[in-house]
Amino acid sequence: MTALLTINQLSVNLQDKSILQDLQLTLAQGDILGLVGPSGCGKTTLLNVIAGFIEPSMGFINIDGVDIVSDSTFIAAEKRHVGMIFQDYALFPHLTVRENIAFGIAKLSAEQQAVQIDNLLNLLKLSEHGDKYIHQLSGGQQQRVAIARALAPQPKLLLLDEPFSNIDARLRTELMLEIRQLLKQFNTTAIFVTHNKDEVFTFADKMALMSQGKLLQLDSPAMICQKPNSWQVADFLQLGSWLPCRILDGKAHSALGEVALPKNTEIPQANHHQVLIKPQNLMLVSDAEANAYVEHISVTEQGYHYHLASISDEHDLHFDKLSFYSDQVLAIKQAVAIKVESDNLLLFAKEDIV
Ligand SMILES: Nc1ncnc2c1ncn2[C@@H]1O[C@H](COP(=O)(O)OP(=O)(O)OP(=O)(O)O)[C@@H](O)[C@H]1O
Repeated sequence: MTALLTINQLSVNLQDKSILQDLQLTLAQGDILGLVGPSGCGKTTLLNVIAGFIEPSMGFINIDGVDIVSDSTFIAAEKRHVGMIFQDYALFPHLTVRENIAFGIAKLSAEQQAVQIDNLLNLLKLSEHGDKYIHQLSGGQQQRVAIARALAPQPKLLLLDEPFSNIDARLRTELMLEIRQLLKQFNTTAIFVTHNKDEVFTFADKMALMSQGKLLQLDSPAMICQKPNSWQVADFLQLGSWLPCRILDGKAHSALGEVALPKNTEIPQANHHQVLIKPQNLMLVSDAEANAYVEHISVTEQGYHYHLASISDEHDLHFDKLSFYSDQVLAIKQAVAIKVESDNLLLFAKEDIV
């Protein structure tokens, strides 16, 4: 499969501050990438660099075989064939829906414009709204106009910065699936920024996780959730909670007893280690000595959600936010005996959570 987008060794400094560092990324034609990461990690900056609004201090960007950024090249934003949809859509309030969509295809004849606009209005279920002004539309309809306007010039790459954050939660999934289908129909390659990992599952084929200007992992969302490559990835995606452990003779000892690790588990070089525990890995046992107590309780669709803290006074094994769901009613401070029920746990180095 040929790459539609290739980014290599991309670094960005803004006002003497390093914002992106040595980033590499490749997308095939038609890939939809969900870009996630903590606030301020550089997601919007990356979109702006790809779109051509920010000049990187170093690096290479190639779109569909054309170098748009290299040592000797910097192609201007309007010549990159990249469409961008901003969080607030940035639609023109003084223009109608049709006029907004026509904005990027002014070079076409009036007839060609009309055909293309009719086609997009039809695909985006906006046919009845072509002559309306933006303020006469709902948030979801405005979102569709923004998509239509961005798609009209047939960009090679579409960038969307938190496109769904202003949409009513009930409509969001429906709209995301509709737009995904549309992008697939056009075979458009797209990168969208979100704070919501569930949106990545609904909308994207791939997920990239950034932290502090670096790309930590890029893969299918399922693979990242199955095999996060660092504790930062697992922690940001809230894939479970953390059980500190001590590694002795290849075995993990925790405040809940010995924990089985899969055969051939690599032990990361670190002073301290921790195991990623999914709530379903924990079981209440009735005939054992208490090893934890209930620190916090909330009620959720999956039953009571408890945060458990360790009873052990061994400092390096202490935990206080082990997530556990149960239908059983427990009281705050109640002591419980908990067992780890899995032989397929992931082991990570333990660092301060940033
Ligand atoms: N023009 C600028 N000059 C200097 N620093 C900037 C500029 N634009 C962004 N930054 C800084 O770059 C860093 C990354 O910002 P960016 O907006 O790319 O992050 P983000 O991951 O999109 O954040 P959020 O999720 O909160 O939108 C932040 O520390 C921000 O303060």
